[in-house]
Amino acid sequence: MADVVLRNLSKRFGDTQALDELDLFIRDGEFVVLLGPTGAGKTTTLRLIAGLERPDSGRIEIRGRNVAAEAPAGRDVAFVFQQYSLYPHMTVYENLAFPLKAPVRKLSADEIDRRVREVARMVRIDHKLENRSTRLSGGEMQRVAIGRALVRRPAIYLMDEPLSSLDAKLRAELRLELKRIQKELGSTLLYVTHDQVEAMTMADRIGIVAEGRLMQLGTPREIYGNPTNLHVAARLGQPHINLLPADLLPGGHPPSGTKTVGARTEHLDIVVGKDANAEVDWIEHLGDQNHLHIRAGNHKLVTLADPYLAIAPGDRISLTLRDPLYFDAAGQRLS
Ligand SMILES: Nc1ncnc2c1ncn2[C@@H]1O[C@H](COP(=O)(O)OP(=O)(O)OP(=O)(O)O)[C@@H](O)[C@H]1O
Repeated sequence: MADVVLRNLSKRFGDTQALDELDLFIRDGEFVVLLGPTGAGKTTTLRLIAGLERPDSGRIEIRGRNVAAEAPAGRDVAFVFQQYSLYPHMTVYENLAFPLKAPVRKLSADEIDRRVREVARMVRIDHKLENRSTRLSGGEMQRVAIGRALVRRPAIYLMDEPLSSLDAKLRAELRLELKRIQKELGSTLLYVTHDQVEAMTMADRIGIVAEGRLMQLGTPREIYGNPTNLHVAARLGQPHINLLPADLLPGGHPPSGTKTVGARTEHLDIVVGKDANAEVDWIEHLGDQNHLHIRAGNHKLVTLADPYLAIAPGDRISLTLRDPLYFDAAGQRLS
């Protein structure tokens, strides 16, 4: 495992500037998740590190050495794609063993067997080692794909939405397992996802990418609680952060220059029926919690509410801010 550093990395495809001087520092043993809208440059970042694309400029340092001009095989990375990409004619065992059989690795048959069985146990596929890979469910195939990367001990694992093709339950299970395995092995891992729950729960640090640049890199708590701009604030939080004009609701202390107030559920106090300044439009029942859709003046807000809160569509409520986030006209965060 190793530190991986990207410096001023740029890549253009025709008219599209996919990466624009992107900088990123992944520490040895760290799990970094890249989060960003579609087309932001996340997959391109992984492909450049893997050597599947060449950068136009910039450095890719693995263990302190610039590998930007090297062939993929020389880089010591393992890549897991969104779709399984297993060898269909091989069994699970053979798929897992394949990356270890390259002559340059010089591993004995016993060592290969030991590693395959160990990883198969980790990804919970050890009961299907003799099955053909086409005779597996989608979740099992993806476990094998992840296992096939894990049998090696590369400098860094690169994973591009490896869980996105799975159903919600399996995704939640594998999310936990992958995090556990990464901790156990002390692996360095760069992981791309659209799923903010995956990002929040698995990452040591989250990198928010937009328009080919890294906007902010920080722990999930920092990115959620202390976003540097509106774009970052809008990437995390369910329901989405409410973006409101500075003078819409009482209770805040907007610093001078405030254009927009960012209010998440924890920034909104609701009192039913007293000094009303807003109205409940409708309520989405999610089981363990409710989404309240609220109208205040000409603005719509969404916030979470306790399912036991006695409230109904049409109720008038008082809505007050509590320590929200403030942004200037350019979308930059004000303290
Ligand atoms: N081989 C290519 N040829 C042309 N354009 C490309 C190529 N690969 C990527 N792009 C463009 O570069 C930009 C960044 O793409 P990239 O796949 O890195 O985004 P992403 O953040 O991974 O998006 P998504 O979340 O949709 O996977 C996009 O505008 C994309 O259309």
